[in-house]
Amino acid sequence: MELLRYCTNLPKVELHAHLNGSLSDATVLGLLKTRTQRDADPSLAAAEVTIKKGHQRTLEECFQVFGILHSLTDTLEAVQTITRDVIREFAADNVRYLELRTTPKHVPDRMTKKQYMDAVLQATVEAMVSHNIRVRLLLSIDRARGVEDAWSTLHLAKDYLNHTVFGPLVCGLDVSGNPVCGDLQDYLPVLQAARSCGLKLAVHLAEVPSETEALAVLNSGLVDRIGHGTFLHPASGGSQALHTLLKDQNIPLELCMSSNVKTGTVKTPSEHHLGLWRKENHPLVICTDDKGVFSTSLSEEFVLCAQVRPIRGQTFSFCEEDLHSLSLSGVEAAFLSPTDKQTLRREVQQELDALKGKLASR
Ligand SMILES: CNc1ncnc2c1ncn2[C@@H]1O[C@H](COP(=O)(O)O)[C@@H](O)[C@H]1O
Ligand SMILES: [Zn+2]
Repeated sequence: MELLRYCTNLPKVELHAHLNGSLSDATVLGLLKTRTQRDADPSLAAAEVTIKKGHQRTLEECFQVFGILHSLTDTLEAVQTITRDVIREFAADNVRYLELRTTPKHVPDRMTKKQYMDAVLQATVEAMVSHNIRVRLLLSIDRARGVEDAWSTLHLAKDYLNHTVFGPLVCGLDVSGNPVCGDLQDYLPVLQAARSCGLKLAVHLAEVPSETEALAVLNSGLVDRIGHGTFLHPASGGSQALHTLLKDQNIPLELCMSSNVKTGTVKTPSEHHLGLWRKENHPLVICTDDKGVFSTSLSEEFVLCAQVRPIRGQTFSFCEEDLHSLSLSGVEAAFLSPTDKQTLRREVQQELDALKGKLASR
């Protein structure tokens, strides 16, 4: 069986996907159409938001693209549409469990942060009824927006915990945003408060070199999962101290190969830190980050990782069993209760068993 088809058929778990970065071309075109009817703004019609295969766009340029996408999703109707579309697309890629993250937005005269999140959550409930997928939400703190904004996002997340319908869907907080803006150390009190009320924490860390900040965050002992962690391993620009802290706490890494290679923080797939951590059997999960902006899918990320040519003693070369364990490591790192995790593990394992042996003719 051809590798992409095999990876598409695998039941998968996606733990690192930003809602507005995950919009497909079809969704963006639909939004542009609505917007052109409303505003007749030709500059938006020319906006190219995806980075096709082989192309690059610096992180800085990516953040300009997020600005364009946000200007297209500034109504509650658009927010519901994108949530439904993104969940449907992940389900079509055989993602069985999705943790979607998004930054609650206040748009003057249009929506409050609560209305934005209500729209995302309502659309999520509806999409789960229509598709074979479980979804949980992380509220994102944008490190470029300051600590006040982060506190208000935490309060919003806390309020949801008592909500009968939406409460069970909100599982934690994400910290993301332009990594050269702000200092994560300033956000530690917010993260401490989040942990005390039972919210899980996924933090973008060392997406660019940032030793002091990464040391402080890892020393806090607050982080449940790390996004990217590109400059943590001593062989990829990190340090022994960072390595020790990560290993001691056994914190799973959310790895997003296309995102890192296309933004140039990692030069080539062969040099990706995935190989270094895999060699040490460190828990890791393959993720898309922004499947729309980086024109990828979780299945394509699996293929990319499986096809990497190893260098510097790194361990890539995935066999069928390795691909299965990638799906299962997603289950283990999920922010689910032990009972829900057990159910998901059983379901994913059953599907994997049914697929066994089919890669033989690859
Ligand atoms: C490429 N690497 C990245 N590094 C850091 N933050 C990123 C990111 N990719 C996306 N985001 C964060 O997610 C937001 C878009 O989705 P939402 O509006 O929240 O749904 C971006 O504005 C940024 O804050
Ligand atoms: Zn991310």
